[in-house]
Amino acid sequence: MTEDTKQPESLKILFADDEKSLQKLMGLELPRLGHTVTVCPDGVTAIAAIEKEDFDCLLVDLDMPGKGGIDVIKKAKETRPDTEAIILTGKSSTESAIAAVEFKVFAYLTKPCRLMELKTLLEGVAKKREQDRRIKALTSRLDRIEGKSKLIGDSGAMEIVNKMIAKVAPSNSAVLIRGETGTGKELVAKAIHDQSLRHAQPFVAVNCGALPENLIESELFGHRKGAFTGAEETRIGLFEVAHGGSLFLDEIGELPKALQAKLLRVLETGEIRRVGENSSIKVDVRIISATHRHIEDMVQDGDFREDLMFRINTFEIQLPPLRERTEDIPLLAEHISRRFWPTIPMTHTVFATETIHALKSHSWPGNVRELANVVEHATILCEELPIQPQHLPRRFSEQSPSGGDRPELRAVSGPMSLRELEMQAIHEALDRHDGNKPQAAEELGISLKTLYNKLNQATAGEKTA
Ligand SMILES: Nc1ncnc2c1ncn2[C@@H]1O[C@H](COP(=O)(O)OP(=O)(O)OP(=O)(O)O)[C@@H](O)[C@H]1O
Repeated sequence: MTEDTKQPESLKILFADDEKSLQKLMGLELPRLGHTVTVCPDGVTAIAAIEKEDFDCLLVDLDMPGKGGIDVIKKAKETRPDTEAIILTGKSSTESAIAAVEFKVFAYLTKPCRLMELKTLLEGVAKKREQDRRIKALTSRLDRIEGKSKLIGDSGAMEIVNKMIAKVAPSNSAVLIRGETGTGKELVAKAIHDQSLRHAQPFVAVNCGALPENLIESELFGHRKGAFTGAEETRIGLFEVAHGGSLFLDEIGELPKALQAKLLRVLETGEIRRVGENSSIKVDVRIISATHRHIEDMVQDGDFREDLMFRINTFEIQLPPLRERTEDIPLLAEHISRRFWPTIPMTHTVFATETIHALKSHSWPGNVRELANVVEHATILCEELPIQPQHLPRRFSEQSPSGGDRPELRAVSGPMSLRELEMQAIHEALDRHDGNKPQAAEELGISLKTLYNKLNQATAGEKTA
């Protein structure tokens, strides 16, 4: 059955209204629309019904003797917050509008309501429930793929990081996370959010370096329809999406100067203004930022606003590079390998001792992200555990015996895959530019977005090497 021809989901509806004619009508018509219905003559009966069983959707009159529609909705949301509610009302009132916001009421219908209108609304409820379920399924899939925000590593350095996360998470303070590329800055940001009181609200991540300059403002603050060429619809920005939760501003050092001023204003007033809009909207968002740049130097050079630096940097967490905590490599490598092989029993040895030795001797300019790519490469090549050094990418067998550093491009003797050459060139460019991705991308002649994609993707070249 295609999306279009699919029957809408049958809903379990509670209908409560003191009008006898409506009770009779709904008792007949709602089952005809494919739903099951419990009809209640007043709010008290409706609350008693909710105490006995769960409903997908409430269809309640606002004014009923004894307990009104809002009491019924309140009761249902206490036990099952995902219950949808439609309010029936003689006339739209301030009371119903407030309830609509407070209890996230799906809609309110003004009496006398037309059956067609109700049918469409109930289809909307069914569709929303299906979308919510899909989002939940996707979120749990994503959690499985990415792992929760669990930071692996029991080195002294990571212990300090974990303690700092636990301390700062419950506050609302702005946090600045510093560290080289791939050290886990986003994971730390997510851990702060997950351990905060905002954990049930959205965590929204935006990479300030990967967005074209002309789009950042509308991406962050939204825009009004027609605000600029191409703005065909009014769109909310990421600040509004993150309302109640946390906004992670990755690579904040890449934010253009004009946007720095606008961001500062938002952080000071707690209000955003969509592009092309005259009025402001209040938002409640905790800011977590990250950078691999030395922001103080940028301030000195006039590239970053000092006032913004102080604003985003109430609390600072410095992430150590992987080469400074090589004792974490065995745990990390094993943890990452289980992302690809979730069924390996915990008792199995995944990496041979020599493989761990080779991994520990590497300098890891791409840090944990590079390690994840290497482990993925090995899990593809290895047919029988444990993973041996020959399952690692070629650059590991070509390392000089004395050191763990990557060989210079010119020094490589054996053949390398195009992908390996490409990754090596990327890492070397990043090294030369002190981890600065925009500069590395410029030197390599690729867009910043492409650079991010290449760093993030498990590569086809490595998979087939
Ligand atoms: N301590 C850790 N434990 C488990 N996984 C980690 C850890 N640190 C990093 N990772 C993994 O390494 C990868 C890169 O991490 P992340 O994206 O958080 O790094 P980043 O510092 O934000 O990188 P960039 O500066 O390039 O944005 C992710 O797959 C992440 O899950």
